[in-house]
Amino acid sequence: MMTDFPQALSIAGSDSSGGAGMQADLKTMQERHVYAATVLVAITAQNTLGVQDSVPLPAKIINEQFTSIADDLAIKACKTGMLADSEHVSIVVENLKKYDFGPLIVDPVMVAKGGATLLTEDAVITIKENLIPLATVVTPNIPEAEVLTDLTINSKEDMIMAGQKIKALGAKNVIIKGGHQASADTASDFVLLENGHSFWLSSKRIDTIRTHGTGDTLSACIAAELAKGVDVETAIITAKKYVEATITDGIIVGHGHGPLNHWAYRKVAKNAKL
Ligand SMILES: Nc1ncnc2c1ncn2[C@@H]1O[C@H](COP(=O)(O)OP(=O)(O)O)[C@@H](O)[C@H]1O
Ligand SMILES: Cc1ncc(COP(=O)(O)OP(=O)(O)O)c(N)n1
Repeated sequence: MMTDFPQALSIAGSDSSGGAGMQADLKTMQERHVYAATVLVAITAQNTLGVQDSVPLPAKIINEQFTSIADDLAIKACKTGMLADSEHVSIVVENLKKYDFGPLIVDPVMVAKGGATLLTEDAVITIKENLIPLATVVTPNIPEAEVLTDLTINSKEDMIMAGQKIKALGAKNVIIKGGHQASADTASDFVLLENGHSFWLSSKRIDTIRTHGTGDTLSACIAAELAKGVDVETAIITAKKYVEATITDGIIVGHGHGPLNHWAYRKVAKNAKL
């Protein structure tokens, strides 16, 4: 029997260790029963200990990937991850204006968990002025939200202010992810929706360094849910539960910031009969 699957697109960099980047997106979308296509923007030589090297791809092959996908697939939602530099952000922006890939989730990836830079400084302005205004949802972590807003974020009030500033850049919906608030007992994300409604999504903070790829996983799950036609609020709530399960039911891979258990949610869903 042939099955008609919803299709989503990841526009991102490759993480050779398979924990973050495009590989996390592919695993997440597959687990959410969404067919995943990819536009590869950059390649990193990376493991759980750090990023050893990285190289952005030539414009020609990036443009060709977009055209190949647009000519054949029926993408219903897409997300961006590592975009490397200002030139590559612009290439992606031009293609997103040219083709309709449905709702766009922008994960403004800047620095990997190990501290390596994945976006040049000059690209921040291009993201703010040209990419964020196209976004259905923007998902910065706290350090990324600080760079995007020029605010220092030390409290929940600061997260709320940052969310409002990023929405003012033209994003429809914003999530300020709270994973980097290491001193808190909970991992609390601030969500600000298009209609002005806002709320906190909190889960127990798991004491682990095996959180490589949490941000990619959250944004990929939102994109997958939107590709199925789920509304934005429900997609965000599902994504938070999905990420929580991947950290809670962890796996041991590598010697540093280890990756997530992308299939952990199967157990949660089975127990809750979801
Ligand atoms: N130690 C943790 N325990 C539970 N949830 C976490 C933990 N670290 C991050 N999260 C959750 O994972 C998601 C990604 O968060 P964050 O780490 O802030 O982003 P990024 O991976 O982009 O740096 C958020 O929903 C956050 O609340
Ligand atoms: C190729 C690539 N893209 C993105 C990241 C960062 O992903 P993120 O989900 O923010 O995960 P952390 O590594 O910060 O947990 C990456 N490392 N590599």
